[in-house]
Amino acid sequence: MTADVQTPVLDAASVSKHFGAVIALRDASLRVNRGEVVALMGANGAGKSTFVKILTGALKPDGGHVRIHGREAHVGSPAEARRSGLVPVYQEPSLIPDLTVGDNLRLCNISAEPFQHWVRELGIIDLDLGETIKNLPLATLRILDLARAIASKPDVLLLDEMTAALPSNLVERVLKVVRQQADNGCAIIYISHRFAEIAGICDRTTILRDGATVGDLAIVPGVEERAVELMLGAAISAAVFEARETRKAAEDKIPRLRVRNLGTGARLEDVSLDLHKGEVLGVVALEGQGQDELFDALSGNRRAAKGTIEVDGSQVSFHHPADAIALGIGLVPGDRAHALAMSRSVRENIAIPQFARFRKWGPVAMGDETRRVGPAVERMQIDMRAQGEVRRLSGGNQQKVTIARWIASGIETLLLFDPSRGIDVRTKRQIYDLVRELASQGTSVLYYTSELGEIQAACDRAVVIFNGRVVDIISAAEATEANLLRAAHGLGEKAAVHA
Ligand SMILES: Nc1ncnc2c1ncn2[C@@H]1O[C@H](COP(=O)(O)OP(=O)(O)OP(=O)(O)O)[C@@H](O)[C@H]1O
Repeated sequence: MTADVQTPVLDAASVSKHFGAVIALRDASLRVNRGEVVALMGANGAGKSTFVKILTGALKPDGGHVRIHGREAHVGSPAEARRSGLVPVYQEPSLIPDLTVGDNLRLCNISAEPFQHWVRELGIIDLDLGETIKNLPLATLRILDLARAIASKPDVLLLDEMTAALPSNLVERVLKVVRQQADNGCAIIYISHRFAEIAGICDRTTILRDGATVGDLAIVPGVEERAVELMLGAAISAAVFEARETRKAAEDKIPRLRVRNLGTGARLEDVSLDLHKGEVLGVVALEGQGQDELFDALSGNRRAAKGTIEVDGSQVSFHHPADAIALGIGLVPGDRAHALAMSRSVRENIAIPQFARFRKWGPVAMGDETRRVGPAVERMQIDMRAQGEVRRLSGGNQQKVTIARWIASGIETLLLFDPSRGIDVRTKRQIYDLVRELASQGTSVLYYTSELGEIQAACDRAVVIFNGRVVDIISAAEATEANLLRAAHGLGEKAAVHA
């Protein structure tokens, strides 16, 4: 897989960037050759996205050099970057929500034919170019962004957390296509927190810590521990690999949440499940099997067309998310852009649901708010250097805010939709520990994840949904990736199951 000695397609050295008092990059360097996939790794807030934005002209650096094909380059704008062959796919979709897919293509001069070819190659077969972007799920938008980037025939493709919002079947397709692109001569910079993917398709990894490049390693067996050591510093990394103790949640007669034959009319056909007090119930499904609709219905974001929801034995119906919140049910959605007030502070964002929840019972004392927000920030180790506005936080830190919000409000039922999306290895471990701790204190957690390995790390058991129905229930002990994948493809033994 390794490329010959040659002039790198892209060679960036000593790049620096600050935002006011925040130093995002101090001394970042990176080079990539034709035909190479280089993983850019680093903990949340290390500066990866800032680096990619500088390389693709979306941000201006304070210092450093960038050479493209050996020549000094000043990439002044995204359009200039594209002309030089550098094409990014950023963490958040960059399609205009109110326009159709076709209109978005026309805006950036991409022909429909190669785009549609790549959309199909990437695993989406039924895309309608007339569909409005805002009606499409996040996973589809990320695939469209990637297909658009590949269709423009880049020399360097920069992928920021490309697979983070994708279910496992689409991840497989993306990895295959990305590796093929490299084998055909494209140079690829691949930002990810997922070691398995990096081991599968990358040749090298460049590691950033606190805004500086601290290592460049070939991807060989056993490199993972060294990479974590470089990312986090030797002392912290040891804790990341500790196995968790499995605890069994008590199964009470009246579950915290009882769902029977729930359907929304679109994708979610007929789901029944019980979520007990102190239980972490995983949800596993391939793309578009009804999991988005299930979480929407349980959080009051979507009306159910059929079936029932009971909370602590009483039947409920949700007309608005506030109805669910008032009953102690909080959602961490997959798309954090929808969950956060981007121009508000971290503190305000964390305090928002408390006001929504307690408003009915009277005013909230500000002292109470401060007392709850502080520990939640600390518990999630949120990087508060850029606390003025949430939009200024790194992607991983934004995700932590969406979780911290519910910790602060002491919610009884937590609906987590892919909570570790874009989260670094240390924080992932913190999330699993946190989920276990909340469960041991009686919180019930419904946990959808696109990373199948997380089921054993965090859950007591998992329901597998296929074609809008529960097709299997698998205990944590049995929930190997192979078993989960088999069931998620509808290859389990049970046809329809009540969890
Ligand atoms: N526009 C901005 N204003 C102020 N600070 C910013 C801005 N953009 C980024 N930062 C800060 O720069 C640092 C690096 O952020 P960056 O998004 O590059 O990290 P990252 O490595 O991509 O993290 P993650 O894995 O969480 O996405 C963080 O402390 C972040 O809060």
